[in-house]
Parts: sequence; structure tokens; C-alpha cells
Amino acid sequence: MENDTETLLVMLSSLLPESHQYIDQGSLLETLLDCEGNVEEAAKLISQSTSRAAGQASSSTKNKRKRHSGLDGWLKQQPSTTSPPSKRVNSGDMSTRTLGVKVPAQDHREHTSPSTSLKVKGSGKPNSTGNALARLKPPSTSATPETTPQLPPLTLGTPEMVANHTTCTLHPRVLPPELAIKLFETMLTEAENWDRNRFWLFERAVESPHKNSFYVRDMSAVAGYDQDDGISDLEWKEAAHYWTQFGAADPIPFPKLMEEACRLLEDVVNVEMRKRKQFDLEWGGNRRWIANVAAANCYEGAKENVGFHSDGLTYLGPYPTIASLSLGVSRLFRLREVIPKSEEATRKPRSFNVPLAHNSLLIMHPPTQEVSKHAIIPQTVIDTFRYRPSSCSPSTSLLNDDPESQLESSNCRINITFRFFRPDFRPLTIPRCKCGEATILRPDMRGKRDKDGRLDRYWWACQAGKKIENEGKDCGMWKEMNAMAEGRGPFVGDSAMREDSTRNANTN
Ligand SMILES: O=C(O)CCC(=O)C(=O)O
Ligand SMILES: [Fe+2]
Repeated sequence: MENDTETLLVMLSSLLPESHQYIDQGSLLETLLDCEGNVEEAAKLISQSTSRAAGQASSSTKNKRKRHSGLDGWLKQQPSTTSPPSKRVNSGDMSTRTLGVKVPAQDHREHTSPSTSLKVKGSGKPNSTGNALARLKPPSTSATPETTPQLPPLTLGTPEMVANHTTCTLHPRVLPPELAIKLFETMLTEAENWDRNRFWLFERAVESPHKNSFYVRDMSAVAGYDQDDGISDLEWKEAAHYWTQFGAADPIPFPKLMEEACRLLEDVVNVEMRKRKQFDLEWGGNRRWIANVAAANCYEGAKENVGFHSDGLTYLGPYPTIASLSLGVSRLFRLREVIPKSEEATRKPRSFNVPLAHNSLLIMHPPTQEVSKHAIIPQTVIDTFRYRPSSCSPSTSLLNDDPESQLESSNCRINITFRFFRPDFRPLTIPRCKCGEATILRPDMRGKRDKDGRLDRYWWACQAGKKIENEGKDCGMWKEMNAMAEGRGPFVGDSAMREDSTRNANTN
């Protein structure tokens, strides 16, 4: 566990519902250790253990748990597309389980609002005492036996290491240095107007531990793009609303320097993409990868962070390519595979740390979002970013006796993730749930997958429980995506997929 322990403990406490606030720090620490410092997993484990204990006292809950021992079981029994929300728990890289009490779902995030290290609004009251340690014991069904070897986290300090160990590529010094500095300065100014996402988690309103914002590109001047994708301003507004976890802000146009950077980065992405194998469900429309939106994050100081998550696929569609530019302070990006249920008994996920230096591009290639989660972890210390401001030209600095005195310092990291929102997943086409909200598209990360990381299925799920006004209540809608039947595409694998669906139709 590399994070500052105290921070992790605070983060963990902040995620626990009021009824768990009495659990002592020693027990919290033990659980954190069990979970290799993963705050969200520790919080889930505690909640699950407690609900399990509660379930033992209630035979009706126990019966329900027996009847539906997970989403698969539940689906087999209930062919309809909706599920009773109070019994369904989907928790990202934890298996989907049926519990006696409702634990708020995690990582339903579209863009930010991770499930770890959130600023909590309001404090939990201490509750009655209890046998905390007994409750903290991992569930007996805990999938990974102690004998399964656990590889320690590995730091990937070079592009070669990143390429060898992950589904990402790293491109240092990617922009001309002056452009990188100017863009950093622009985004620092922009960030003064950004906000923190606010949403409902673990029975309380929480705030994301960093600021973010959502930008939409003017595509009219972008060569090679079908100008007539028909996505209206209102739809962009809706996308921004869900991307920022029910935020009210209008999407912002790309600043000039972001546009300039985007064009250069697209070239890098396209060169990389041409070297890689494509997945059938990838977008098959444009010949070149282009970005039409950018989500930007600002992390101030060492502690601001984003917790483990995979990026919501609602508008990106399956197997997206995401180009993530880092500016300013270098921070650690942590990537960890989500192990499919069928392999839990034989292997444990390994964490990789990738230091993201100023002016580096990390490309998350497919199937990164399908098979792993990522985070920017809180750190104990960071190196201050020292740079020559763009207002100070090299010639004036030569005239100066002490050029060092002209350097500026910053403790901020700016991240810009350039993304392509697919026309076939445009806001108008996103299924609505009974709450009247757009659903979120999530991969079945723990389900079956082939050796290339190809998944079996994706789900449209209600996300209304995260809206603060809803206080965790949702309609529980949970429907499998059927890309063909929903009229989506074109896909990279169109012809192969059509043959498949015809074959299936004929054999049924
Ligand atoms: O700041 C970063 O590098 C990661 C940001 C991220 O994961 C996101 O915006 O989804
Ligand atoms: Fe992300």
C-alpha cells in the first residue's frame, strides 16, 4: 500500500454509511490491508460483511440471497428488463451480488465522481458498538484463496514498459514545449471556473476530490469528419449534464490552444491505432480517429485524486480509444485489471503505476475500459512543477542575471482526455429508465471474455440513484445492450457481426 495511510483511512471512513462509523481505525486499517489499499473495495467489503451479518438474523433476506445468488441467477429467473432496485447491487469490479440491504452502487460514473476519496458533506454520527472485527472478515465466498500469488505493484517508468504490461501506450514530450506550457497556463485559468461533481454515495452527498469540466469541439472545421452527425446543441448539453454527474453547466467550446493540441495529438493516436488489432464493436465510421469532446480535470496539491473507475461508455460506445494529456505536476496513474469471475480462483489483479509527467500523452486503447480500472492516486509528496511562463521569452531570460528567478511554480496537474462521442450513441439514442433519466452503459467486466479481452455483454443501467435529490433511490433498470437490434453502428466488425446474428437467428 503506497498511499499515505492516514489519507486512506479518512477516505475509507468517508465512504462508510453512518451506521458503520463506530468501526475502529485498527479494523479499518486491517480491511484496507486486505484490499491492498483499495479504499472502494475496503468500503464494499465492510458494507457487505455487515449486511451479511444482518442477513443471518433475517431468514427472509437469507432466502432471497439464496434464490438469487448474483445477477446471472437473477436474470435467469426474471426475463424482464428491469430489476427490483433494493436487492440489486452492482459494484464495478466487485461481483454483482444480491444483498439484504442496499449498498449504493459504485463506479456508475460517467466521467468523474469516483467511488474513492470523496469529500463528504455532513458527518456521520457514532453508532452503537458491535463486533467490528467479526464483521470485517471477508465474505466466505471471497473468491481469491490465500494461496493465489499476489504480484506487487509495478512502476512502469518507460513507454516500453507501459506497452508491455498494459493496454495503454505512453508518449512523452508529445507537444511542442511552448504549446504545452501555454495550454497549461490557459487551462489553469479555465480551471478557476470548474466545479467538483456532487452526487449521492453511501447514504450521503459527496463531492469529487478534484475539479472537472466538459468541452465540446466545433467540428465544422475538422477535415475527415462527417459534418452531418446531426447531434444538436441540446444533446451536447445533455451529454455534459450526465458526464458531470447531473451538473448544470453548459458544454464549453475548445479554447484555441486546445484545438491546436488536439490536431497534433490525433496524429499520434492514429499512428498508434494503425498498429493495433481492432475490436468488432469499435466505431467503424471514420477512417481516422478524431476527438469531438474533451473532459478536463484539475488536481491541486498531492492529495486531490480520482478513485478507481472505468470510464462510462454511454456516449463512447464499446472499446473506445481515449487520449489523455498531462500538463503540470507529475502524478501517478494507477491501472489495475479487473479479473473475470471465472479466473478469480487462479489469479489476482496486479497494479501498475505510471508516472504521468508534464506534456505526456497516455492513450487508453481498447479494451482498457472493458478490462481494467484506473485512478490518479493521492500521494504523500509531489514535485512542484517549475516552468518558464510564456510571457517570459527566451531572449529576455538571457538578459537576466538570474533566469531561475523568472520561473513560476505550480502544484497543479491538468489532465485533458480527448474522446470521440459516437454518433450512434448520441444522447437521443440512449435508453431512458423509469426515473426518466438517461441510463449508463457499462461493460460486464467480470463476465466471460476471450484472450483479447473481448467481452460478452454490456448493460444499460439506471444511474438515478447517484442524483443527490434521489438519495440513492433508483428504478433498478438493467437491460442488456443489443447493438444490432438497437440500430447502432457502423462497427469495425459489421459484416462478421451480421453473419453471426443471421446464424443465431437461423439456429433458434
Ligand atoms: O487525470 C487523469 O489522468 C485521469 C482522469 C480520468 O480518469 C478521467 O477523466 O476519467
Ligand atoms: Fe477515467
